[in-house]
Amino acid sequence: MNRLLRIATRKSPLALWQSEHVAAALRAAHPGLEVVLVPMSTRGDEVLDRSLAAIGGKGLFLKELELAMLRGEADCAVHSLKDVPMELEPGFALPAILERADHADAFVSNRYDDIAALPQGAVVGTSSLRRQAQLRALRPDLQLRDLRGNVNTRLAKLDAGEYDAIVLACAGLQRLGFDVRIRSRLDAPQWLPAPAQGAIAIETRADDDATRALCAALDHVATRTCVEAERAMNRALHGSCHVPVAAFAQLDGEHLQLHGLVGSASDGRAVRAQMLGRGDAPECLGLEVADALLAQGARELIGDAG
Ligand SMILES: NCc1[nH]cc(CCC(=O)O)c1CC(=O)O
Repeated sequence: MNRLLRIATRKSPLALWQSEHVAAALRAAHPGLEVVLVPMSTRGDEVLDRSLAAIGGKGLFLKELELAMLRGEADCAVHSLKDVPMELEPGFALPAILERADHADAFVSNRYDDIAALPQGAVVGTSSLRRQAQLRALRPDLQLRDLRGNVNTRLAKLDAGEYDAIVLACAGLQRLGFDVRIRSRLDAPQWLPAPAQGAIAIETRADDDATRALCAALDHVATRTCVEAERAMNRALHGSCHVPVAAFAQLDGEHLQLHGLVGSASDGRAVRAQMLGRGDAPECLGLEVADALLAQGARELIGDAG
C-alpha cells in the first residue's frame, strides 16, 4: 500500500507514547503504509492553573486536533477514550477503539502502601472529581488538593513533597514505564475507574472513508462493547467534568456486567448500581444502570454539582 497517514497528537509523553503505539499497529496491519505523527499543543495542555471544568471540559483536548483534520493537516487523531466527550463533534467518528489496557486507578505514594495506611488528615493530590468523591467516601478525614498536568508533572509534584499520595491511572503509568510507582491498585468494583479508562481511540473525519477503513483494522470489539455501556451510562447522567461519575463494564461470553457510581466531590455521599445485560446491547445496559443510579438519588448529587 502506498499511502501516507498523518496522526495528530498532543505533545505530552503519554499522548506521544499512545500515538506511536497506534502508528506501529497501523504499520503492522498495513504493510507499506507510511505513518507519521503531527504533534500539536491544545488549550487543555496549556491552561494548567484552572480546573478543566472551568475552562470548558474534556473537548479542549480534542479541538485543535479536530481543526487540524478539517484543515487537511492530519488524517486522524489518537486520544485516551476517557478524555473524549460523550457527544463527539458532528462530522467526526471513532472507527477504532483499541483493546483496553489496565482499567484500574493506582495509589502512588513515596511513604504509604495504600489508602488505609494514610495517617489522619493526609494530603492527597487529584483534580478528578471522580477520584475525590471516592476518596471522600472512604476517608472523610483526608485533605484533597488539586493536581493537574501530565503524568510526569504529577509524579514530580509528589516527589517534591507537595502531597502524601496521589491517584493516577495504572495504564498511563505502565505505558510510560512507571510501573514501579504503583503502590497499590484501586480495583473494580470497590473502586471504579473513569468510563473508558485504559482504552485508546482513533478519531477521523466521518466522511473520510479511506482513513476510517485503515483505522478500523485496529478496532477491538469486546473493548468497544464495554466502553459503549460505560459511555452510554455517563451520557444518560449528563456526565461531564462537573459530575463525579465512574463506570466499569466486563464482557463474559455474551453477558455484559456494568458497575456504575455517582458521587459527591464535596462530601462522602455516593450511590452505586450494578447490572447484568447482553453483550449485543451495551447502550441499553448503560441506560438501565443510569436509571438505577437516578432511582437511588443520583439526581440530587448531579444537581449539587451545578
Ligand atoms: N486525565 C488524563 C489521562 N487521560 C488518560 C490517562 C491514562 C491512560 C488511560 O486511561 O487510558 C490519563 C492520566 C491519568 O488519569 O492518570
